[in-house]
Amino acid sequence: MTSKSRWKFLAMLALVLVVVMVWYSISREDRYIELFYFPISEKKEPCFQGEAERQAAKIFGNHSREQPIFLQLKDYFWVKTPSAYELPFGTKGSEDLLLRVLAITSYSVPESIQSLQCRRCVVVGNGHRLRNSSLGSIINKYDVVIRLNNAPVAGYEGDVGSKTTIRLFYPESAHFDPKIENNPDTLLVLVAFKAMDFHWIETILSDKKRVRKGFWKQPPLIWDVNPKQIRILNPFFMEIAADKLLNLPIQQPRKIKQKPTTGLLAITLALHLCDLVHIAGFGYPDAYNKKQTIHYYEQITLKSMAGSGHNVSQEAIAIKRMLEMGAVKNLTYF
Ligand SMILES: CC(=O)N[C@H]1[C@H]([C@H](O)[C@H](O)CO)O[C@](OP(=O)(O)OC[C@H]2O[C@@H](n3ccc(N)nc3=O)[C@H](O)[C@@H]2O)(C(=O)O)C[C@@H]1O
Ligand SMILES: CC(=O)N[C@@H]1[C@@H](O)[C@H](O[C@@H]2O[C@H](CO)[C@H](O)[C@H](O)[C@H]2O)[C@@H](CO)O[C@H]1O
Repeated sequence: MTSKSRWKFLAMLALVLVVVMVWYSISREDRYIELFYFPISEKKEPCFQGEAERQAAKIFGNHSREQPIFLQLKDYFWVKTPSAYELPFGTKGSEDLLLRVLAITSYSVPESIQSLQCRRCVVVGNGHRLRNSSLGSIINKYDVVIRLNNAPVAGYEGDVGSKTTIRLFYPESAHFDPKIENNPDTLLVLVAFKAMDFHWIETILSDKKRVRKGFWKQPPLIWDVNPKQIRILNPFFMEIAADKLLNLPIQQPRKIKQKPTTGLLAITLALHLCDLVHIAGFGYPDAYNKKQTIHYYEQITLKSMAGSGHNVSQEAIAIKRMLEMGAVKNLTYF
């Protein structure tokens, strides 16, 4: 081999090596991103007051910060706030039932959150990516830990932590034993999708005759909670999550009911309540991945979500956009 062709051969070899390295790093993209997004575990992330508000204004508009997080009796009893939309995007048509619920529940944001100079929040999605993540102690360090539905903590503390400041739920997603999966001061925030959801919470809290019909899955008939822990989420957040993040029509024909997932709703809420918003446990498998289990706590697949009215690929785009603009940061990979 002449020295010229030897150099050519070496250059080719180097090129092949580079191509292989690039391919390897792309094929292991999840790991790369995981490292990229992982926080420094020992230090608390610096928190800048008003940062999430600035980011939220870019996505949802400035005015959205004026909205109360929880519905208040005075807005329905004295003022009679009109709502343009029906549940789950507004309260139109459900005012009477709502009024009865607001009369027996509170709306305040607890002093422990109000008094914070800077609110560090983490929204814990129910995704399988939390399994074996060892993120528990990191999650517990946030001022506000938001959880969803009946996602358990008991037995999963190492991966998901044990602190729950806020839990969003609806009757069909309420854990049958709320005491074991929450802390005594956890705010249990009802996300109402239909008038019956208000009726359910009223019958539970006032110990009235339970109604079994009108739910797509039997909710608890006995639910051991302190009424002081209950809040009603302002449906405004559902409206803007649908409109600004997913571009969904807010007034839909009765049969097609497309809506954001509770997790996307929780991120929307966090961007309004907090100064710093991190997320963990978000992200679904690809549609062709029919065997991959979706939760960190049970063996079910994407098939279980057929007929749910969610567009998970559209939601992934919305979450990626928020990650890219720095509105939220991810503790797991995405
Ligand atoms: C059968 C069914 O209706 N499943 C729905 C379940 C179910 O009702 C509850 O778990 C209660 O059993 O609830 C949902 O969601 P689910 O309770 O599964 O998860 C809560 C939120 O975590 C995010 N998530 C979850 C799994 C995953 N692999 N990636 C994720 O990003 C999502 O943002 C999700 O919202 C819901 O309320 O949104 C959406 C699901 O469609
Ligand atoms: C009209 C009606 O009740 N539709 C039900 C959907 O609301 C429900 O979706 C579920 O509705 C919930 C609200 O009640 C949440 O949005 C949840 O994310 C979503 O999956 C599916 C579940 O399989 O069953 C249909 O019959």
